[in-house]
Amino acid sequence: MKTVAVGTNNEAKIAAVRAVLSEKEYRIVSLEVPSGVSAQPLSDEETRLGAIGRAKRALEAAEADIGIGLEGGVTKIDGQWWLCNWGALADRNGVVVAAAGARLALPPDVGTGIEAGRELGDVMEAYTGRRNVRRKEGAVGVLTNGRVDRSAMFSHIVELLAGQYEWLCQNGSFHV
Ligand SMILES: O=P(O)(O)OP(=O)(O)OP(=O)(O)OC[C@H]1O[C@@H](n2cnc3c(O)ncnc32)[C@H](O)[C@@H]1O
Repeated sequence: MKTVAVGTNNEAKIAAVRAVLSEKEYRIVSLEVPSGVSAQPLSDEETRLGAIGRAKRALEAAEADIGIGLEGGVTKIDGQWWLCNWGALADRNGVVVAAAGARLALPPDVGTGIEAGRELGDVMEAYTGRRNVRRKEGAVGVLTNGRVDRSAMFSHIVELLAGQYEWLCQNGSFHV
């Protein structure tokens, strides 16, 4: 049985991996690892790098067969802040795949908090009056009126990673 290490202790991210990868096939462990980027990634590029950093560090730290990193960030498009989400999967042969998930426009008040240097999780707590948004529904859950929570959003990314990885294992690999 292969061991999959998820580089976080955030329940919403761990639940996303558990929803996609069967525990009959994989032993899933989680551990907090540094992303190697800032606590609040401020671009798609930085968020993607954070996901890759977490995947590689989780792989190494847990001596796993596969490492998965999931990273939330924000990115500015045409002067407006958007939520962005990335994931990466790394294996012991040096294969790395990455995928992006949902992007959503953030309300102007939330963008103002980001501009002031605050982390999105803290801004969302103040904005909603709810606690632990980052570990529960996420900004995506709040802004989609509960239709797509953070775990469901990340599970789509994990499906993209697992599917790409399977395809590459069958058809030859390339690196991101
Ligand atoms: O425990 P880890 O895995 O670090 O999870 P995190 O939610 O704290 O950290 P991320 O690196 O995924 O996100 C970077 C920052 O952006 C915030 N963030 C990202 N996506 C979010 C979302 O959908 N809802 C609330 N906060 C979010 C998060 O709280 C962090 O402050």
